[in-house]
Amino acid sequence: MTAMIHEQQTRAPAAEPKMTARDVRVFYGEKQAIKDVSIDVDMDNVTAFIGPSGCGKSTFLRTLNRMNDTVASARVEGAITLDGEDIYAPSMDVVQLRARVGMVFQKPNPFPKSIYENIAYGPRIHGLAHAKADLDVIVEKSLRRAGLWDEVKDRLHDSGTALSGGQQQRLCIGRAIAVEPEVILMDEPCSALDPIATAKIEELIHELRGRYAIVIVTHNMQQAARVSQRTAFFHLGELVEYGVTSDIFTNPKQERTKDYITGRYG
Ligand SMILES: Nc1ncnc2c1ncn2[C@@H]1O[C@H](COP(=O)(O)OP(=O)(O)OP(=O)(O)O)[C@@H](O)[C@H]1O
Repeated sequence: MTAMIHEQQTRAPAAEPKMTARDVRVFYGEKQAIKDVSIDVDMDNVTAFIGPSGCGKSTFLRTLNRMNDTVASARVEGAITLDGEDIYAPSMDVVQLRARVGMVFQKPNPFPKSIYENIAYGPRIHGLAHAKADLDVIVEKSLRRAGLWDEVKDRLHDSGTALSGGQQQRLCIGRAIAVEPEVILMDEPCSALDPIATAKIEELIHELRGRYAIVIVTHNMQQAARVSQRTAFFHLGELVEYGVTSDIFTNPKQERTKDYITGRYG
């Protein structure tokens, strides 16, 4: 019975999963930050991770492209697949994985290089382009897809770091897109941006939906409601409830979810 409830709680309804996590546990040294989390994410729906500060949203997000490998004390248990393939298998090429499962961080972090180079760097090292003309095509396509082309097409050789914060974040999204990812992970991508830049990123997320599986961590419930079709509520390292975003916000099944979305704690 518990297993059945758990399944209902964590299965995204009626869509083929792109990534699956089963009984994922994450430890920092002795401290357990994630407790037996199982969840599916798919291409058709943007998935939002919400929950109070320190509940493990970022930690869990980082398990999806093995970003926690870079933290010496972190240990991940359980199973995570991408198209059915175990991403923690010893044979998995982590550099390749992080191209397939791209990541956008809280603070825009363009390379201290030109706008063009920010986009061209990844495709070049991944061997996606051999001639300059191919790279030019990828740069334009990626910047268009990131909603930035019109603003930067006349200054592609200016530094990426000279752009506004919102433009820098769209550049980082373009950089992730350039290496043809299947999944894009976003860790509070708007928290350093003003409302107008935030609205542009949210619009962009709508446009990218369906082409990539998108997972976004946000501490902003209105943002989760605006951009996602699936919401996962985390609390104290547990996935408390996962479902259709409008259900989570209007008809949560778990008491803890209800308390959080009504602002009783957070
Ligand atoms: N590198 C680390 N080393 C040790 N503990 C960590 C590390 N990163 C996170 N933690 C701990 O793991 C728990 C989950 O943190 P995490 O950052 O994943 O939560 P979060 O929900 O994303 O929080 P926030 O909304 O504040 O970013 C916290 O108790 C945090 O202190």
